[in-house]
Amino acid sequence: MLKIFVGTMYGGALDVAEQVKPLFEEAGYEVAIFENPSLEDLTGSRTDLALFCVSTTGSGDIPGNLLPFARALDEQSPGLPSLRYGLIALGDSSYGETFCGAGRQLDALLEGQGAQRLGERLEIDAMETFMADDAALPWVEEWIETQQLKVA
Ligand SMILES: Cc1cc2nc3c(=O)[nH]c(=O)nc-3n(C[C@H](O)[C@H](O)[C@H](O)COP(=O)(O)O)c2cc1C
Repeated sequence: MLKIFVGTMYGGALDVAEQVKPLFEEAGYEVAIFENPSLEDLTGSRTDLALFCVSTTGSGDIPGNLLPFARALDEQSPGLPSLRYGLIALGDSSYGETFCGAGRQLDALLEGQGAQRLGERLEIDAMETFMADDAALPWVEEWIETQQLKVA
Protein backbone atom coordinates (compact mmCIF):
# COMPACT_ATOMS: atom_id res chain seq x y z
CA MET A 1 0.00 0.00 0.00
CA LEU A 2 1.27 3.44 -0.94
CA LYS A 3 -0.14 6.08 1.39
CA ILE A 4 -0.32 9.75 0.48
CA PHE A 5 -0.59 12.13 3.43
CA VAL A 6 -1.89 15.61 2.67
CA GLY A 7 -1.38 18.90 4.47
CA THR A 8 -3.31 21.70 2.80
CA MET A 9 -5.13 24.97 3.41
CA TYR A 10 -6.63 25.72 0.00
CA GLY A 11 -6.52 22.32 -1.68
CA GLY A 12 -3.41 22.71 -3.83
CA ALA A 13 -1.53 19.92 -2.05
CA LEU A 14 -4.60 17.67 -2.21
CA ASP A 15 -4.82 18.32 -5.93
CA VAL A 16 -1.18 17.24 -6.28
CA ALA A 17 -1.96 14.05 -4.35
CA GLU A 18 -4.91 13.25 -6.61
CA GLN A 19 -2.95 13.99 -9.79
CA VAL A 20 0.02 11.79 -8.89
CA LYS A 21 -2.10 8.89 -7.59
CA PRO A 22 -2.52 7.24 -11.04
CA LEU A 23 1.24 7.26 -11.57
CA PHE A 24 1.65 5.06 -8.52
CA GLU A 25 -1.24 2.84 -9.58
CA GLU A 26 0.49 2.35 -12.94
CA ALA A 27 3.63 1.46 -10.99
CA GLY A 28 1.73 -1.36 -9.31
CA TYR A 29 0.60 0.14 -6.00
CA GLU A 30 -2.69 0.24 -4.25
CA VAL A 31 -2.96 3.91 -3.24
CA ALA A 32 -4.76 5.62 -0.35
CA ILE A 33 -4.96 9.40 0.12
CA PHE A 34 -5.38 10.69 3.68
CA GLU A 35 -6.91 14.18 3.81
CA ASN A 36 -7.18 14.28 7.60
CA PRO A 37 -4.39 11.96 8.57
CA SER A 38 -3.79 10.48 11.98
CA LEU A 39 -0.60 8.73 13.04
CA GLU A 40 -2.62 5.53 13.14
CA ASP A 41 -3.19 5.83 9.38
CA LEU A 42 0.56 5.47 8.97
CA THR A 43 1.38 2.95 11.66
CA GLY A 44 -1.84 0.94 11.99
CA SER A 45 -1.55 -0.99 8.73
CA ARG A 46 1.13 -1.96 6.27
CA THR A 47 2.83 0.99 4.56
CA ASP A 48 5.13 0.00 1.70
CA LEU A 49 5.86 3.59 0.84
CA ALA A 50 4.56 7.00 1.91
CA LEU A 51 4.36 10.30 0.08
CA PHE A 52 3.72 13.57 1.89
CA CYS A 53 2.16 16.47 -0.03
CA VAL A 54 2.35 19.44 2.27
CA SER A 55 1.83 23.17 1.83
CA THR A 56 2.87 25.85 4.31
CA THR A 57 0.68 28.34 6.13
CA GLY A 58 1.20 31.14 8.68
CA SER A 59 4.94 31.67 9.11
CA GLY A 60 6.34 28.31 8.08
CA ASP A 61 3.51 26.47 9.82
CA ILE A 62 1.95 23.08 9.20
CA PRO A 63 -1.64 23.25 7.84
CA GLY A 64 -4.33 22.47 10.44
CA ASN A 65 -5.47 19.22 8.86
CA LEU A 66 -1.97 17.75 9.28
CA LEU A 67 -1.31 19.12 12.77
CA PRO A 68 -2.75 16.15 14.71
CA PHE A 69 -0.47 13.84 12.70
CA ALA A 70 2.61 16.01 13.24
CA ARG A 71 1.91 16.47 16.95
CA ALA A 72 1.39 12.74 17.48
CA LEU A 73 4.63 12.01 15.64
CA ASP A 74 6.45 14.41 17.92
CA GLU A 75 4.77 13.44 21.20
CA GLN A 76 4.37 9.68 20.77
CA SER A 77 7.72 9.22 19.05
CA PRO A 78 6.74 5.87 17.52
CA GLY A 79 10.06 5.19 15.78
CA LEU A 80 9.74 4.57 12.04
CA PRO A 81 12.93 2.81 10.95
CA SER A 82 11.21 0.78 8.25
CA LEU A 83 9.40 3.73 6.66
CA ARG A 84 10.54 4.92 3.24
CA TYR A 85 9.00 8.13 2.05
CA GLY A 86 9.03 11.02 -0.40
CA LEU A 87 8.08 14.58 0.31
CA ILE A 88 6.56 17.25 -1.89
CA ALA A 89 6.44 20.67 -0.24
CA LEU A 90 4.37 23.54 -1.63
CA GLY A 91 5.31 27.06 -0.69
CA ASP A 92 5.95 30.56 -1.87
CA SER A 93 9.45 32.02 -1.84
CA SER A 94 8.05 35.51 -1.25
CA TYR A 95 7.67 34.36 2.37
CA GLY A 96 11.46 34.35 2.58
CA GLU A 97 12.99 32.28 5.37
CA THR A 98 9.83 30.32 6.05
CA PHE A 99 9.70 29.05 2.44
CA CYS A 100 8.29 25.51 2.54
CA GLY A 101 8.67 25.59 6.33
CA ALA A 102 5.98 22.99 6.95
CA GLY A 103 7.54 20.50 4.54
CA ARG A 104 10.92 21.04 6.15
CA GLN A 105 9.51 20.62 9.66
CA LEU A 106 7.75 17.42 8.73
CA ASP A 107 10.86 16.09 7.01
CA ALA A 108 12.87 16.72 10.19
CA LEU A 109 10.22 15.00 12.32
CA LEU A 110 10.23 11.93 10.10
CA GLU A 111 14.01 11.82 10.00
CA GLY A 112 14.01 12.07 13.80
CA GLN A 113 11.94 8.90 13.90
CA GLY A 114 14.47 7.05 11.78
CA ALA A 115 12.41 7.09 8.58
CA GLN A 116 14.31 7.10 5.32
CA ARG A 117 13.55 9.74 2.71
CA LEU A 118 14.13 8.46 -0.80
CA GLY A 119 15.74 11.15 -2.94
CA GLU A 120 15.56 14.87 -2.31
CA ARG A 121 12.54 16.78 -1.10
CA LEU A 122 10.67 18.54 -3.91
CA GLU A 123 9.96 22.19 -3.10
CA ILE A 124 7.42 23.83 -5.38
CA ASP A 125 7.53 27.62 -5.41
CA ALA A 126 4.21 29.30 -6.20
CA MET A 127 6.22 32.31 -7.46
CA GLU A 128 7.63 30.15 -10.25
CA THR A 129 5.06 27.42 -10.78
CA PHE A 130 1.44 28.46 -11.16
CA MET A 131 0.05 24.93 -11.17
CA ALA A 132 1.87 22.75 -8.65
CA ASP A 133 0.95 19.65 -10.70
CA ASP A 134 3.20 20.86 -13.52
CA ALA A 135 6.19 20.36 -11.24
CA ALA A 136 4.88 17.40 -9.22
CA LEU A 137 3.94 15.04 -12.05
CA PRO A 138 7.34 14.89 -13.80
CA TRP A 139 9.07 14.75 -10.40
CA VAL A 140 7.02 11.72 -9.34
CA GLU A 141 7.63 10.00 -12.68
CA GLU A 142 11.35 10.45 -12.20
CA TRP A 143 11.19 9.52 -8.52
CA ILE A 144 9.54 6.20 -9.34
CA GLU A 145 12.16 5.57 -12.03
CA THR A 146 15.34 6.58 -10.21
CA GLN A 147 14.37 5.04 -6.87
CA GLN A 148 13.22 1.88 -8.69
CA LEU A 149 9.85 1.92 -6.99
CA LYS A 150 7.90 -0.11 -9.56
CA VAL A 151 6.39 -3.26 -8.11
CA ALA A 152 5.54 -6.28 -10.21
C1 LIG B 1 -1.78 32.97 5.01
C2 LIG B 1 -0.72 32.27 4.19
C3 LIG B 1 0.53 32.04 4.75
C4 LIG B 1 1.54 31.40 4.02
N1 LIG B 1 2.77 31.21 4.59
C5 LIG B 1 3.75 30.62 3.85
C6 LIG B 1 5.05 30.42 4.41
O1 LIG B 1 5.35 30.77 5.55
N2 LIG B 1 5.98 29.80 3.64
C7 LIG B 1 5.71 29.38 2.36
O2 LIG B 1 6.60 28.84 1.72
N3 LIG B 1 4.48 29.55 1.81
C8 LIG B 1 3.51 30.16 2.52
N4 LIG B 1 2.27 30.34 1.96
C9 LIG B 1 2.06 29.91 0.56
C10 LIG B 1 1.37 28.57 0.43
O3 LIG B 1 2.07 27.54 1.10
C11 LIG B 1 1.28 28.22 -1.06
O4 LIG B 1 0.48 29.16 -1.71
C12 LIG B 1 0.74 26.82 -1.31
O5 LIG B 1 0.80 26.55 -2.70
C13 LIG B 1 -0.71 26.67 -0.83
O6 LIG B 1 -1.07 25.31 -0.99
P1 LIG B 1 -2.50 24.74 -0.53
O7 LIG B 1 -3.48 25.14 -1.61
O8 LIG B 1 -2.32 23.27 -0.49
O9 LIG B 1 -2.85 25.31 0.80
C14 LIG B 1 1.27 30.97 2.68
C15 LIG B 1 0.00 31.23 2.13
C16 LIG B 1 -0.99 31.87 2.85
C17 LIG B 1 -2.32 32.15 2.20
